[in-house]
Amino acid sequence: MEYLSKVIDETFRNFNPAFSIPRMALDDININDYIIPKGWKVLVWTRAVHLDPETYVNPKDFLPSRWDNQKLKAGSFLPFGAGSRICPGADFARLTIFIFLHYFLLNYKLEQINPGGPIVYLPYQRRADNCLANIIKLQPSLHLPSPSC
Ligand code: HEM
Repeated sequence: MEYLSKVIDETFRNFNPAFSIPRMALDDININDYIIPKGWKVLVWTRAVHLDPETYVNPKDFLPSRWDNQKLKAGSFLPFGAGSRICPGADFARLTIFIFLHYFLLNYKLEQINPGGPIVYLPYQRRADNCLANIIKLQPSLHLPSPSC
């Protein structure tokens, strides 16, 4: 269970569903000597944040174990945004994904159709065939109640 949580965070880091977070400057603002004039709109490019090698060693590698002792600076992990507009559904979304994956992985086996196939990098890193796979239902396990319960 602890490991699954790391798999989910690593998936969000690599394949963030929200590719950017929009904001508007309410005043003229200076960020690293760039002036953003009042009223201008800005996109926080989460992919660049999540693949920053200064925060994440070998950022393109899918490594759930990187979350074992990961100490994050504020703003370096933004799958649900940040600040006062942070996604209010974050905990619900994470819990739903967690429960789904838990039962899915216990009860189904995935067989990749093109293992080792080519990888594409835009708009995010993924197998060119989107990891096409056969999904095989396993024998009923002790983890689910039988229909007679
Ligand atoms: C994997 C699932 C989800 C992802 C990746 C996601 C991501 C995000 C992101 C990046 C934002 C913008 C935050 C910001 O501007 O700082 C956002 C806003 C929002 N999300 Fe989600 N979200 C998810 C699921 C959900 C769910 C399940 C709900 C509701 C049950 C939800 C409701 C909202 C709402 C209402 C906002 C607007 C908040 C505001 O502007 O004040 N989201 N979400």
